[in-house]
Amino acid sequence: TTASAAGNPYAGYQLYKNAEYSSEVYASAIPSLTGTLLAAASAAAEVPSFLWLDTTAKVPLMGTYLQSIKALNAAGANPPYAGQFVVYDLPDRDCSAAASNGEFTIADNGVANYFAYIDSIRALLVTYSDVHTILVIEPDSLANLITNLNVAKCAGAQSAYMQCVNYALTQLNLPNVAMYIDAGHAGWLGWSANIGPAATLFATVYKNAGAPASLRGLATNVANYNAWTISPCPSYTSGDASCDEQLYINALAPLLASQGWSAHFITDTGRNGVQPTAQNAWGDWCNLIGTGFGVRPTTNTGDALEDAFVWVKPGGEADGSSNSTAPRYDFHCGSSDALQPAPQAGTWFEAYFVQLLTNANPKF
Ligand SMILES: O=[N+]([O-])c1ccc(O[C@@H]2O[C@H](CO)[C@@H](O[C@@H]3O[C@H](CO)[C@@H](O[C@@H]4O[C@H](CO)[C@@H](O)[C@H](O)[C@H]4O)[C@H](O)[C@H]3O)[C@H](O)[C@H]2O)cc1
Ligand SMILES: [Mg+2]
Repeated sequence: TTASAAGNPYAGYQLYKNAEYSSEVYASAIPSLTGTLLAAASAAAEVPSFLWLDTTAKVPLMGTYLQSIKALNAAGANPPYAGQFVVYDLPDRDCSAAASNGEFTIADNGVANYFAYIDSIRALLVTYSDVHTILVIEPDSLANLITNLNVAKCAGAQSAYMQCVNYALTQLNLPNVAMYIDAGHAGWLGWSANIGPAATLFATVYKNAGAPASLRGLATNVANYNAWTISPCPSYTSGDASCDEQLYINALAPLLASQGWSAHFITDTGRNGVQPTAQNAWGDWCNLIGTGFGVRPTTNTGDALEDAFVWVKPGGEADGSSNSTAPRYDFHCGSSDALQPAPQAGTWFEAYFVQLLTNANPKF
């Protein structure tokens, strides 16, 4: 069950649902819903999304999932199940924002702690070497090194990010694993000023890691809201030739190929069902109002570069608190296009889940 760069790691598998997400839906949403929304919520709970390993405390849960998948496959699941996880615990994480700052700091032994975190993930992937596993590596990390080195925290984190991402790519390069590094999104790195430097950084990361067989490509639009395809380009995208994710990956891929990386892509469609969006500005990323669940996970993408549409950000988990006196408050979460009041990043945001259900496209 190699998930190497040889082929689409999504082909021939069915995706294991994120049991933690569905338990959130059943515990927090289902009891308060009736009629069509109740039915929709029950359906949304079954759509496979990625489990975010956003603390070391979450890593054992990955083991539980891998064990369950192993059992289902041993019992004859056909096609066999695959697991999906996000590696997300860099020291000085989310360096240009406040909402998703993590448990490790560079100043407090963060790189060593991160290495131990990666080691614990590798151990599980070795234990469950027969379970096909797809990993998204460190959302927002490399993208911040392209556009935000003017932010002191990002400049200070640059070498640690490079060192830690390299460690993740080399240590998680295993026969049962396929990895996608995060590539931000069309509205972040698609700009003509950004896409060249982004391609160079991504190709450098690929080569620095020794062109790992498990490194299949890049993930785009993680925790964001962009269309896969949209025409005409919405006004908030003006100036960016890559106004949607398909244009972005088709602009990025040849730049990577010319630097020796024949990369493929996945795109997060978990919250992009409503287009154009209600963004005041394209950079508004926090708990955006008016969004809906998008296309369900599928390999039927219509583009040879695009392995799959996937749900990386579990819809209904917040992007950040709107309470300006709370820890990790980021002003984007107090924006007029951000749904409020919102809880801390990663915690259940019931009103947002109902918004996504109501606006789902395709409908449940
Ligand atoms: O007219 N022009 O030619 C021109 C050229 C360049 C322009 O500048 C570009 O403008 C873009 C905005 O349009 C900026 O993109 C935003 O950058 C933010 C980080 O700084 C991202 O925020 C992250 O979002 C993540 C979820 O996606 C969160 O998880 C994470 O916590 C959060 O930090 C936004 O998504 C992303 O949309 C670019 O940097 C900037 O370079 C502008 C005009
Ligand atoms: Mg975030």
